[in-house]
Amino acid sequence: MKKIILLGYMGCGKSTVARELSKKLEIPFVDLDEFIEKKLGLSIKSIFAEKGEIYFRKLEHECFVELLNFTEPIVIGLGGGTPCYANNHELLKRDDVLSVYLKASIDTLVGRLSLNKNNRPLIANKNDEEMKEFIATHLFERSYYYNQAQYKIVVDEQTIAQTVEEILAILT
Ligand SMILES: Nc1ncnc2c1ncn2[C@@H]1O[C@H](COP(=O)(O)OP(=O)(O)OP(=O)(O)O)[C@@H](O)[C@H]1O
Ligand SMILES: O=C(O)C1=C[C@@H](O)[C@@H](O)[C@H](O)C1
Ligand SMILES: [Mg+2]
Repeated sequence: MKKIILLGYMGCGKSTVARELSKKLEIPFVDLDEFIEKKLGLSIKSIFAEKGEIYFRKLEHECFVELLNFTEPIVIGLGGGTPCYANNHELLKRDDVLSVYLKASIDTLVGRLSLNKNNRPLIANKNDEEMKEFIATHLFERSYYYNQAQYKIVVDEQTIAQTVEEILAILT
């Protein structure tokens, strides 16, 4: 079985969908952000604060490659920015992976992220209005990279279960 990679902007549902998908497929789920946090013994927030974003992006690339080299099937939930740095988007096209972009609209993302932004250093200190502006610009800049995924699912009107079913349908 190919490794399954979920990608998309912060809050699009990568971790939530990946967790459910891994249960259905009975294969492990590895969240890249959590993998990095365990490796360094530091939260993503602390890595950004203490070592800076460039350091984080290099580490993120190394950890992504390390996960791709696992021999067993896994579901990988990427960080929101992973495809946009270090040519990681090229890795989404490999034959041994199935990559899926979970595409959420600006309004969906603002709605979800405003409730839970403290551990997301890029948006932690923005109010709702600033966040909307930031996400709109950021999504525009990032969409080229996200669209390098092999498949795309628009998640705005979907339940988590529906998104999981769509991915299972791609696999069959
Ligand atoms: N289809 C959905 N419908 C409603 N809420 C959802 C849906 N998918 C995810 N959520 C909610 O949106 C929030 C963000 O989801 P999640 O943490 O999985 O996103 P993420 O893409 O992993 O974000 P990050 O890149 O910051 O880790 C969670 O509170 C989750 O419960
Ligand atoms: O969108 C981003 O650039 C990020 C998303 C998160 O998953 C973390 O990887 C980190 O906060 C950076
Ligand atoms: Mg996540």
